[in-house]
Amino acid sequence: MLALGKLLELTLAGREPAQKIQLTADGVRLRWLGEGALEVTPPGGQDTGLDLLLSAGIHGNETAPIELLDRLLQGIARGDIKPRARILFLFGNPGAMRTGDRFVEEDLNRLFNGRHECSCGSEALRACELEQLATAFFSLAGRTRLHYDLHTAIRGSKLEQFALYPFKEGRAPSRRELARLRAAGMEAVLLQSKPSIVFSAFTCEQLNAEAFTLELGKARPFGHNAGVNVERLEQRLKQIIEGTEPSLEEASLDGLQLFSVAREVIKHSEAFILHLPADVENFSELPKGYLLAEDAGKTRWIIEEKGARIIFPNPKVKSGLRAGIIIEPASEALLDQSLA
Ligand SMILES: O=C(O)CCC(=O)N[C@@H](CCC(=O)O)C(=O)O
Ligand SMILES: [Zn+2]
Repeated sequence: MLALGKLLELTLAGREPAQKIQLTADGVRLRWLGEGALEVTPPGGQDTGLDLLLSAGIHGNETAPIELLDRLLQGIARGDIKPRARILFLFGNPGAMRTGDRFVEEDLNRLFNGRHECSCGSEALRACELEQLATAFFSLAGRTRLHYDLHTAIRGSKLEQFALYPFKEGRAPSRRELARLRAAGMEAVLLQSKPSIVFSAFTCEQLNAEAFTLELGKARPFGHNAGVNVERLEQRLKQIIEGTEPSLEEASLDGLQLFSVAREVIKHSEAFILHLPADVENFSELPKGYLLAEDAGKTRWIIEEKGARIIFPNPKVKSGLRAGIIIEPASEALLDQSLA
């Protein structure tokens, strides 16, 4: 296998490859772009016109998605997977991946869309670098742009695999993309309702990519991901990469639950208290009238929405950041119905 296929190994060791460009026997070009970053270019004449950005390790302890990208890249470097799309593989936070932590100094996934300019640590520099890599990758005109930013969650989840679909002014969520996600095993999609500072929101808002954060299960250390079943996603990604994906014309949304954001719970001070047991799972229902959280200045978060559920509850985040999202069921009528 080509040495550049071992991007994960190189990244974890903090090593630079001796050769920055390598070609497979079929003429697929692998190009190392910097720490944790590798571009794949199919041979001339094979390219279907898709630019696919696959990122993982934005949170260093979320290892199942990192292992998934490692398998795909090794498959390409061995010649087993024959790409017909341009691909950018990104391991987001190498420092945190090496220590097995969510982040080193601050949460990388709260530093995009320019937010890194207000900060100066290693993650702020990395967010700026990732924005530049993604911008250069998605700079070719007339191509289809798709980004999956792969994560696993801190808690268990009643719906194990789900996507978060960034908000973009003037654009209705694409039914076609949701059908593709359903076929890839996602059980739910959360439609965001305002701009955000996460990586997928950057590529969606600034670079016009169809972009998603995908949550694939519970975060565990390297080598302990037998409980995270990514088979359907892996299979679909191979098909997307090789240009052999079954038509999405007939694809259905059956079984895919849609949610929208009712409210984001923002922690304002160290007095913030979340009234949820530590083992409450994502998508747990919250009854009307339930006192979810309290903060300084007599702020109280009381559930008013019918069918409300909670995701990503985390009272330990820094003040000013999201400490949970209250979500509610959404209707298919919100979607752009076109399958083109
Ligand atoms: O389990 C948790 O509390 C967080 C899991 C995670 O890292 N989720 C992403 C979601 C990004 C998005 O909103 O699209 C994050 O919080 O960064
Ligand atoms: Zn994450």
